[in-house]
Amino acid sequence: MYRLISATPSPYARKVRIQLAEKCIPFELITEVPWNRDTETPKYNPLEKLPVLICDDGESVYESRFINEWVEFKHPTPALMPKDPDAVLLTKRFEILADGICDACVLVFWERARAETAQSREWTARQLRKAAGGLREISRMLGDHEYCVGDRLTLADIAVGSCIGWLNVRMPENTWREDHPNLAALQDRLESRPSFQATVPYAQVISDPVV
Ligand SMILES: N[C@@H](CCC(=O)N[C@@H](CS(=O)(=O)O)C(=O)NCC(=O)O)C(=O)O
Repeated sequence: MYRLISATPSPYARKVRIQLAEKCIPFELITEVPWNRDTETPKYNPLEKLPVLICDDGESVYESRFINEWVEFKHPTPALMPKDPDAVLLTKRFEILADGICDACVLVFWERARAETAQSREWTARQLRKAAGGLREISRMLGDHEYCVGDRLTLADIAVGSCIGWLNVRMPENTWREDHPNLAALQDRLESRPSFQATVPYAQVISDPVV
């Protein structure tokens, strides 16, 4: 059985958890705090980041977009990546934007973890500008469609849903729901799916110093 190293708030890990659930692939969830000294993550990923999917033969797969692609190759049904090349490229564009928003907001999270006097307002503003720009572009691309790509759930919806669901946890002050009603409607549809209901993110306790 697969094992998945995950963390309770992780939007990246949630993408894999949702994908495995949508495909009814059983796995053992290993919940970690990758910054704590007792983390197992570095044993399976030299980059020391989760999620990591660990196979029965010991092979470890890391980097969430790669894990998603790997799972699509190994377990193609139900397909969460379209067949049409242009639709595949559009799906990947949504994934890149969603992950990029998370990346920028993770940097803000850690900047805010520093002493007030050590925080850079310019750096934080730059990351928030990237997140706002990414959300604006995702909203523009989604328009009034039911799904991000085509007429069914894909990895694009899973990436966007995991990203904006994480914003609720890590940046509750973010006004993305008011700014982008079409994203709010997409999120409400996605969060009604059992795969999303089973993977709602929540904050973790980081006991060891990080910054
Ligand atoms: N690009 C990576 C990002 C993964 C990532 O940043 N994971 C965090 C945990 S979380 O932010 O997803 O909760 C991590 O392991 N960080 C540890 C570290 O950066 O050393 C992916 O998509 O898998």
